[in-house]
Order: sequence, then structure tokens, then C-alpha cells
Amino acid sequence: MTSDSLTLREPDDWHVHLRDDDMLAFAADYTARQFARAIVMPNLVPPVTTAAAADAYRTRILSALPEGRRFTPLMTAYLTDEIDPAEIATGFQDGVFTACKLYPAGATTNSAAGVTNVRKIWPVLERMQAIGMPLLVHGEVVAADIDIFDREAVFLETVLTPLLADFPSLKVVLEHITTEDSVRFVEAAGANLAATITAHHLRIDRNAMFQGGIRPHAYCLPVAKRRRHKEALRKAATSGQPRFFLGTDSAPHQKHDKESACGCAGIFSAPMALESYAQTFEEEGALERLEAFASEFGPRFYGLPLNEGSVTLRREAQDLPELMGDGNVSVVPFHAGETLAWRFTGRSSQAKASPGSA
Ligand SMILES: NC(=O)N[C@@H](CC(=O)O)C(=O)O
Ligand SMILES: [Zn+2]
Ligand SMILES: [Zn+2]
Repeated sequence: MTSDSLTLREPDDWHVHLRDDDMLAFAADYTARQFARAIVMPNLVPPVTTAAAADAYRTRILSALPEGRRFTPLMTAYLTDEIDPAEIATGFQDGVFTACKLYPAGATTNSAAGVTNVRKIWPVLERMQAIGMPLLVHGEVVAADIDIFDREAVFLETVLTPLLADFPSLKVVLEHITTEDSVRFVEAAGANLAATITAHHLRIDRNAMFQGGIRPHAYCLPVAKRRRHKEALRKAATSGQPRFFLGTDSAPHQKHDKESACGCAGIFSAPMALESYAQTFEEEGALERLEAFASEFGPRFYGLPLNEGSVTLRREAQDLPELMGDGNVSVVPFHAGETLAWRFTGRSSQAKASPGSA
């Protein structure tokens, strides 16, 4: 590896929103060009709760990609109070579902149909534990008396701790962690708990939402926290600990839906995801650990094979546009108007040369 070029085993995105319809047509290939596989979130309207719906969604995703793109969408089931454990288990055993997603009702975008009390899904969790199906968690409690900046920390205590105690061998991924509390929690937990970390939570703290005025494009959920939490996330992501891995949570919304009196939560990072992570890893002096975070720890946790091909980034200034879109949608991307130090230059089905080979 020279310092002007970075070649990694093909990475995967373990948490992404590809959306549907016009937004899917616009957004899907930004993920598919950089990542070989992605865990696709099921928070559509209506949510993806059946294997038939997931299968149809997977077909729509693949149809939205250019001919010849090598990309595998890994589908997830949206848990509801009424979810049928048999539907979930069959969908997993048939290879349609890779995991289930727990959205506490009201916690985030399109979570109205989510779970009102986790006890209601105990039967499905029992089934998932038995068949080795991972549970992916949006880890925030929703209660009027809990401060929005405390929602994740309170979730660890009041929901996740009892859940892990009752299901000691259930594989759980705490998605898009934003706090030092979550970092410590994952470090202290057993081998069946992991966490994804987004590119944006490694770069913004809560001040970003109020930089000279209200900044809706820095608003996502869980909301960015104090600087010390961001610092803890940067240390965790770049630490080489295998239970922290890449999940962008790229979540595009139309510009007008974010720049509104009640703006949507979500940051669109798919177009420059690898470059953004690379910049953070380089700033932390840990560029040599990016590959494990992006391409090895995730598949190992999920029990899936590592990808065989490679991706290359070149050290070359890259200006990010203020606005992206295609005539049907307009989206303000992460890093809008900024310059990044790296540029993604492509993927190859060839493995990268091993150290020592010419
Ligand atoms: N992260 C976000 O701020 N938004 C996500 C939902 C989610 O991942 O919680 C979305 O679907 O828009
Ligand atoms: Zn979420
Ligand atoms: Zn998400």
C-alpha cells in the first residue's frame, strides 16, 4: 500500500436505507458501487414484515442498479407487536431474511408500526436465538420524560440489558451507536453483541446542528451527542476491536423534507462513504485498520464469507456538491460543499495483491 493509494478487500455496509420508488432509483447505486453487500433497512411505508415483501423489495433494488453491478442486498424484517415468529423463521431459513430489525415505536423515521414494548416480541426473539438469526436494534427509548440526548444510554439500561440477560446467545447488533456509554457497553458485553458506527457520527457532534443557525442536514437519529462521545466513537472504530464495524446508516430524504418546520432525520452518506471513513481513520493514524472495520469484522460477526474482490481509493482532493439529484429527487449529501482527501476509484473482482507479492 503506497500512501497515495489505498486498496481494501471489498467492504460491506451493515446498515443502509435504500428507500423505494424515485429515491431508490437515485440512491441505490451509490451504495452498490462502493459495497459488495449491504444490510437493507425495512422501514418503508408500509414496512417490510413478510418474506414475500422482502423478496419483492430485493427485486426492485436489483432492477434499480446498472447492468453488471455486483451487489447483494441482504434483507431484513421489520418487527411489529404482531409479527409472526413462523414467518420470520421461514424467511430466514429460505435465505430471504438475513436479520430482523427492532424499531421502538416512534423512535425514528417510519417507526410508527414498530414495537411498543419489547416483551411483546419475546416469542420471536426466542425463535431467532434458536435459529441463529441476528437482531438489529435502533437503541433508543421513546418516552416524553427522557431527554433526547439520553435516549440511547437509557435504552442500554432498561431494554438491552434485560434482553441480553434473557437471550444470552442471541446475536445482537446495536446499530449506529452515538455514545461513549454504548462503546463501553459493547466492550463489556459477550461475543454475541456488536455495534455499527456511521461515517457521520465519527465527524459531527451536536454543535453541527446549530452552527450559526439551525442545520437540518446535520440532523439524524440517534442525534449526534457531545464531542466527548464523538471522540469515544472515533477511538472505538479505529481500535481494531472486532465488534465495531461499518454501517453508514445512509438515509436520504428530499431536501424539502429536511428543510421544513418538522424536518426528517437522516444523513445521506452513500456517495462518499468510504472516503469519509478513510479520512477519519487517517486523522486517527489508523488507516491500516480501515480494512478490518469495513470488510472483515462485519461478515465475521454475521457468519458470512469475506468478499473476494477489492476496492481502491486514491489520494486526490474531492469536492462534494451542495446538492445531488436526478430530476425526481434533490438531496443534500453529507459533506456538502466540503473537500475530502480521498476519492473512490473503483472495484475489482480481483483480490488485492497480498503483502510481499509484487
Ligand atoms: N438515521 C436516521 O436519522 N434516519 C433513518 C432511520 C434510522 O436509522 O433510525 C431513516 O430512515 O431516515
Ligand atoms: Zn435507526
Ligand atoms: Zn438507519
